[in-house]
Amino acid sequence: MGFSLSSSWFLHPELHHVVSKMSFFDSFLFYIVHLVDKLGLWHRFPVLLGVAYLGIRRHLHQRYNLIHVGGINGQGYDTDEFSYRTADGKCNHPSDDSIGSQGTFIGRNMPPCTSQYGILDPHPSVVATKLLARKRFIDNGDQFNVIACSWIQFMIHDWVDHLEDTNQIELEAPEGVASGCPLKSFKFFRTKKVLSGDHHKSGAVNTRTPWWDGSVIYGNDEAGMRRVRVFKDAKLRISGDGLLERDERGVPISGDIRNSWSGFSMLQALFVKEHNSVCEMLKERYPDFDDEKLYRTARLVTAAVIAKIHTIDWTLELLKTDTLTAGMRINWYGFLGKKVKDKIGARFGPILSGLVGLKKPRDHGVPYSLTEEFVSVYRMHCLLPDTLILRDMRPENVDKENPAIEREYR
Ligand code: HEM
Repeated sequence: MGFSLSSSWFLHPELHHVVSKMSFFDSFLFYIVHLVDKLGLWHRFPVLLGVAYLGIRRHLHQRYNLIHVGGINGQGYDTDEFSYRTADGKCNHPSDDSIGSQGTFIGRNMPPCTSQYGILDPHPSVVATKLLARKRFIDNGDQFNVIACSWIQFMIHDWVDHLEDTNQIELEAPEGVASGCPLKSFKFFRTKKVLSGDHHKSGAVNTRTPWWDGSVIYGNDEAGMRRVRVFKDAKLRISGDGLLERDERGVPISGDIRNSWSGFSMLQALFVKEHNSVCEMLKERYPDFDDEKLYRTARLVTAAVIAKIHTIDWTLELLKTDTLTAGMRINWYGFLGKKVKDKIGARFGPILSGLVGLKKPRDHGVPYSLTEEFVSVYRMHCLLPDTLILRDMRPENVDKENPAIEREYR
């Protein structure tokens, strides 16, 4: 259907079949963005042109790069009954109760690789050494410090984790790759292949709820939710020193505690406190709300605060350009801007009033899930510094200019 500029210097051969499926107009748009990408230009565009470029990318992405994996096996339900975040993410999409729940398939933006070398092309050691390895830690703390690194892990643990097989496997790194690394082999659990019952044959499932529902502090299922709740005044468990409570084995008690460390745990404690103070505020205003109603309302508020911080604070720091600032604010408030949205709400659809607060989900004909590619780009382990320095910040000890170092973790 689409028109073709087939020379391979311009278009990688693997992209030909993608373009050939596009409408004439869309393939024209594709060639424009592809040219801009080849020239490395978009971030130098004036803001409006840059926003138009991002808009075209999003249009193509929504039309050609949302690939559902697995069937839709849920049922309809009474949406009025479930106007809150459920423990396992069920009943949060009006057309089907299972969409976005724990244990659903992770989608895709591209079909699985068709190369005869499978995941060995490009070879993982090339990816590890050329793409992912950090040659030198560049401290750009003014823009993007270790708290920002903790934040993105905090978000990942709200959204997505591949279910793993129980057999541990060990990979020995080739000599050239392992030479600079104290570990000569890597042990890990392989992603579990689950039969998908569709033309993909198999896929991976998400052990977390992919909704932006604060499951990182609230848990991903009924048991997780019960573990963190006090069941009085809708509060979540937090210890007297303002940090997370720990169980008898010393393991922190929170919604998701996998790969925990101080930066991540600190954000969990902070948002438990946020939830608890929202509960207090709501209880004062609505004294007849019971524990359950208070909990549900406070969770909606806290999850929305988390989503807002990520969209129009964190992401703007990460991708610090005027075009990104405009793009992310348009996502949230629409072209009409914050003042108009604050006054009249999300009345004029996603472009004018932003994506937040729409009456119906816009999932472009594909049931909502996060995707394999989304997870890959968020494997931002190289944001972690080699050494974490803990300083003594107790008021009586603080040397404000240079607080004493308590411990260093390597
Ligand atoms: C001390 C901190 C961290 C530790 C110990 C840690 C450890 C791990 C481990 C063991 C896995 C699973 C093994 C694997 O699939 O490779 C994993 C997966 C992952 N980590 Fe981290 N990580 C940390 C920080 C971060 C940070 C800062 C990010 C930034 C976004 C991040 C993003 C991810 C992602 C996206 C995955 C894949 C999840 C999936 O399989 O669906 N991690 N991490």
